[in-house]
Formats: sequence, C-alpha cells, structure tokens
Amino acid sequence: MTEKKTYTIVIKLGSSSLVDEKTKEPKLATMSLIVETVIRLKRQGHRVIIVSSGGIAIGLRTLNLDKRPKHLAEVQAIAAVGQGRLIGRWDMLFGQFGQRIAQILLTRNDIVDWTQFKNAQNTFTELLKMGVVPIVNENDTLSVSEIKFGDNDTLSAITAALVGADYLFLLTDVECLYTDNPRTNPEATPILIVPDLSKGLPGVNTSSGSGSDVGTGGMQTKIVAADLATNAGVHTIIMKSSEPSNMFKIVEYMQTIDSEDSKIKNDTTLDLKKLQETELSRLKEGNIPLYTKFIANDNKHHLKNREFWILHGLVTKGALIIDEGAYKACTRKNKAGLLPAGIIEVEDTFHELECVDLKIGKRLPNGELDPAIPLKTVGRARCNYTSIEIAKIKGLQSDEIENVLGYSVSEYVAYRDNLAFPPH
Ligand SMILES: N[C@@H](CCC(=O)OP(=O)(O)O)C(=O)O
Repeated sequence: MTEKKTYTIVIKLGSSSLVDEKTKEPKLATMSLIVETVIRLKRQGHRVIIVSSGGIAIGLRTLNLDKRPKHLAEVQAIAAVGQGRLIGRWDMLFGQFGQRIAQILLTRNDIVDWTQFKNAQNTFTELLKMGVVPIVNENDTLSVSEIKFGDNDTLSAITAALVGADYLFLLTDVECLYTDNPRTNPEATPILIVPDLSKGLPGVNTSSGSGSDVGTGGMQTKIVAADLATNAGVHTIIMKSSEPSNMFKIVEYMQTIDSEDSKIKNDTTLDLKKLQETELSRLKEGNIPLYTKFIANDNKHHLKNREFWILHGLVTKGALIIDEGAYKACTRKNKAGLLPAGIIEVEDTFHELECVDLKIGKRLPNGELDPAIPLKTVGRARCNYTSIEIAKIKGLQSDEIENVLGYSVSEYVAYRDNLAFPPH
C-alpha cells in the first residue's frame, strides 16, 4: 500500500467564526471542534498552522465595550487585552490534548527586510519540526495602516506562502462559492473547482463584502487571498467554519485526488460548467462536504520565495514607467536586469533599494511618455539608484551613467533578483 501524502496546512479563522457577532461571547464549541480536527490532522502526520482573528472582538467584550472605537490607539490597546485572552483560550483547549502552541504576531515591517523574512520562515520551520501548532495574528497593538497586512485573509495567504504550505483553508460562514448569492437567487450553483483564478469567476457575485461587523474580511478578501496563495503554489480552500471536522474529510479526499490538479489546470479546452457538475456528483457520492478549491500554480509557474517577498512582503514607495522592450527582457526565460535605457519616467520619490511598482507605458519618438496610453502595473523592483538619480539617467545607455551622475553604482537600475512579476 502506498503511503498517503502529508501536507502543511494553514487554517484561517475569522473573528465571526470564533466570537458571537452580537454578544462577543466566545464560540467555544467551534473552537473545540477546530482543536479536535487539528489534533486528528496532526496525528495523520500533517503540519498545521492557525491564523486566528478575534483579538479585537475579545478585547471589546473584556473591557465591556459595545463598539469598536474610532481612535487607533484605543483599538490597539483593546487588541493588546484581547490577544492575550485569545491565545489563552487556544492554549487551554489544545492543552487538553497535551498539544503545544506558539503565538506569532506579525506586521508587514517584520518581513520587509529579506533577512527578517527568512528569519520568520526559519522560526515557522523550527516550530513545525518541534510538532508545535503556531497561532498567527496581525500584531494589532503595534501596526498602523502603513505596516498593516490589512485583513487576516491576506495575512493567512502570506503565512501560507512563507511556510511553503500545500493548503490554505479559509473558514467562513458559507460552505463554498456560488455563482450568485444562494440566499437571494435559487438558481445559484456551487463553484467547487477554480482551475485558474486569473481567468476570473464567471457569474460570481462578490460585491456585497463582509456580512459581519466583527471582522474586516468579506468574500472579496478571500478571493484576493486565494489569488495570492495560488500564485505562490498553495492550493486554497473555502469551507464553512461551523463544521470544522469537514476539514478532515476534505483533506482525506485531497489525498486521493490531488494528482488530478495539474491535468485540470493545464487543460485549455476545459468545460468549466461540466467540471463543476461532475465534481458535485462525485462529492455527493463520496459523502464529502461542499467546498471551493482554487488550484495552485504548479512548481514551474509559481512565485519563488524572493519574488513573493518583493511582490507581497514589501511596500512600494513610487513607480518606474518602463517600455515594452524592457518588460519583455525582464520577464523572458533568461531574465535580464532593468537597464536605464528601458525607463521612460519616474513617479514619486524613493531611496535606493526601496521597492517601486513597474508600469508599462508607451514611449513617444521624442523619448517622452505618451500620456494618451493608460499605464499598466506589471511588477515591482528594488532599485540601485534613488528616484532623483533615475530621473537623470532614464532612457540612457549604461555607459553614460558615470558621465551624468559622476559615479556608477551599477549598469542596472535593478538587478534581476530584485525584479518580480506576478505569474500571469
Ligand atoms: N487581527 C484582527 C482581525 C482582523 C481580521 O481580518 O478579522 P477577520 O476579517 O475576522 O478575519 C483581530 O484579531 O481582531
């Protein structure tokens, strides 16, 4: 008998899965079921990381506050109170099984430095090796908008990419995505498999946003998270949080079908509607609960560590507008660095090695940017020169840099390992 594959699994739980929206009382039953499921998964050899929201919601109740205050410092103080209790609850529940947990609180600042990004990675690896369940949340007490991940859906996708997870489970109040809102449209049908999110979700209505007032994420943030995670090679699953044991059934099912993923992903003639229908009957036959699976980009096409870090770990400070030729050279198989000759314009001010967006524009015969053609953001770069220096050397050959600036740091404005482009 062949041994079953084991996975690294990241599970994201929103505030509304862990805390009652109205009373802000803990949903201890759900938390217990999650703990039982994680223990079962671990006993099967899987490695599990939890991304748990709920710090602010728990802090509100602890301090007898009805509403989230507007003032940032107050929210940060509330988060400090709630986070301790939140992790205490997880520790108490996991402790019943003798399972050790670890708290990891992240802000974007913690990963903007490449060494720190690798450090975070090493810490996760060690914890998983020790058999510990890391429990991650945003460090709300210290993070302000510029250094925030924004919502825990995004944080969970970044965590999943950071640890090189096989699966990201986004637990929510619906069992799966539907082609429309099933509460208002009886014709809505489940979307069970999304082979390529870059091609969109035809007919899916995700505009309604968050349905709860204790969290910050809605379905839209889940789709963004799925895009981020699948681009980094992580399969992403949306499933209902009220029945955590379904996760175990879904993981067991994945072990039997994950060899089909690349076939589905690479089939250009795929009938998407038929795929959903066939899958629906297969789930019914096997008594498998509904869920939506976003298939990950395969090894060859997913973002590698450093590219992921540049695209999702860093905050951009400005932009370079480059021409089509430069874009092609920087994205071809044998990737080139970015030369000054390919740059048409510089936006905003930035220091060397800060991260900037790369946008494609059209160059007019006089060398200037054609304002009639809309710009398209295509990637990111960390530059060897400041915005002021690049403004002076844009459009020039590299051997002219020294004449213009009086020195030359490099012939490239950005080295190839400081350039990153999303896979599609
Ligand atoms: N970090 C915050 C939660 C932020 C968040 O994204 O919440 P949710 O939309 O419930 O996942 C907290 O612990 O309260």
